[in-house]
Amino acid sequence: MEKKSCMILALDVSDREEALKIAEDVSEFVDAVKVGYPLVLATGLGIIRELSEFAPIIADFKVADIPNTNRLICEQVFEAGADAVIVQGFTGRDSLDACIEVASEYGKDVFVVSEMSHPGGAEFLQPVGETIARMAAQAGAFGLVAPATRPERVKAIREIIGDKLTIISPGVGAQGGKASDVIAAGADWVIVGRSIYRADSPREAAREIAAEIEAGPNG
Ligand SMILES: O=C1C[C@H](C(=O)O)N([C@@H]2O[C@H](COP(=O)(O)O)[C@@H](O)[C@H]2O)C(=O)N1
Repeated sequence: MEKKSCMILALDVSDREEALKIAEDVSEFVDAVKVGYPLVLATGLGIIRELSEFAPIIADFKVADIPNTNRLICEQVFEAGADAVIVQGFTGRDSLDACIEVASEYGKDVFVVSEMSHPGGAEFLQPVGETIARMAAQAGAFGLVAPATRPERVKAIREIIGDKLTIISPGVGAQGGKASDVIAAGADWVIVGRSIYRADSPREAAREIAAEIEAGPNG
């Protein structure tokens, strides 16, 4: 994933035509598109390959099962054309290893959720987020998901992993996080969904957020 805008579009729409149009319209301002259950359950797995025309695709399936099932899921994800997959880390090292083994077979990447951005993310995941981050680094994951709603957590996790892992950070805009703040805190990319795809002009919204990132937190 080439770092240009430091922004990933979370394309959580449920209509194929709308998804393809938004992806095309904002492709100039995003470095990747994250596709999750809302779009795939509505349109089918084929949307991944269709969208890959516009940008690298991160499949956000929060993979969280036993090792064998994780392997089977990741095989389908990469066969469908995804460039990366998001998996949960709380299921433990063996389940994570299974995902990373498949990814390495396909030459693709694994992002591990260390902590989540919503209020409930502080209940069970945040207390173990740093442990999960360390495990992900030891297991050879490509990157982590860490909350843009809590830049101080991103900073703490970055201090633990150094530059070894890439950090992608959701929670910008609709959840209250500020893109330039979390990039300054140590995230490599921000993930932005509703602030872009619900905008009257998704392209203009993406351009504005990319400009904010470019200008920095005091810009
Ligand atoms: O902790 C996490 C994990 C998860 C993820 O990125 O893995 N996300 C996803 O990031 C996007 C934010 O969308 P919007 O709020 O900009 O519309 C959605 O697709 C969420 O499912 C989070 O929001 N927080």
